[in-house]
Amino acid sequence: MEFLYTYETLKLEFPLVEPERASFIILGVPFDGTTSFKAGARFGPTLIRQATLNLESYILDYDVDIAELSIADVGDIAVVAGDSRRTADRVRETIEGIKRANPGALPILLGGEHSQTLGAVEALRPASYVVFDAHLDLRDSYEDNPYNHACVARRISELGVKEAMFGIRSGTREEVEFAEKNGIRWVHARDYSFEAFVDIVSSLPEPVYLSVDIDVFDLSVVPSTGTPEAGGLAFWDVVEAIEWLAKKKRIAGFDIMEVAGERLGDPTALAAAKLLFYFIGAVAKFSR
Ligand SMILES: N=C(N)NCCCCNCCCN
Ligand SMILES: [Mn+2]
Ligand SMILES: [Mn+2]
Repeated sequence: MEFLYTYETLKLEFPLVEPERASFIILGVPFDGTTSFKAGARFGPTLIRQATLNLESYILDYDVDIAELSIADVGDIAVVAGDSRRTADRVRETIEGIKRANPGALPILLGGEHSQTLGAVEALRPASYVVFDAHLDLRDSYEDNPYNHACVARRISELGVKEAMFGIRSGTREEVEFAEKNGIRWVHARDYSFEAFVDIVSSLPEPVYLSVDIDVFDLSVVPSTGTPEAGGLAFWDVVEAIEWLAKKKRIAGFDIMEVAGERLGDPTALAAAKLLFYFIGAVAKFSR
């Protein structure tokens, strides 16, 4: 299956299937044109794929070997340099094409900066958006661009999608007021608990799009990301939430965003690769 805007990249190590037959379809978007502090997320998709080469495909605590699952990788989006909206259009068109060819597939987007999640949500039209992030991402515009990575949750809210955010520890007063006014639930990182997550997400309509901005983890775990913040969540906090979602909600799509880095084996990419394997394994093991 060919798409207008994708090109072949480094592949995952284990056998992959054709996208038409896959349960999970991976797509990278190497775009970091609006990152505001540290660039490098353009290398995220390749760094994450490289980091998977370090990992066992067998997930011990699930007794699931993801090498035995039906996974496709359609490569990376050919980005429009400096244009986050047009690149997100390409993400949208590619995921729409994936769903036309294989309606049952679960698309997984590897970023690249968070602005590109908008393209995936526009394509999949979930009822709810659940995001783990250090940042509210509810700015109406940032650095004169309404499609800046700091605005993605605002644009998604404007689509009428219900939103819930966890691990938050950065934002502006205007963003907090917007969230309050628009019924957007968010939990500060210092108040996060699995119980708080379940309490909020239980009532969200399905299907759910799950987005993980890698900066939700503490900067000691993920130093290579565009806007790192101290005081983040632990890796297993997010895995536990993913397992609950896989058991209780239909998941429309998933992404891991804002992974930057310069070198093979970057800790941020390693954390992202492990999370990718746990997501795929949890859906395979627990989903209804
Ligand atoms: N969603 C995000 N990653 N937001 C980051 C926005 C920019 C925060 N720096 C503001 C610095 C002011 N001195
Ligand atoms: Mn963030
Ligand atoms: Mn974000």
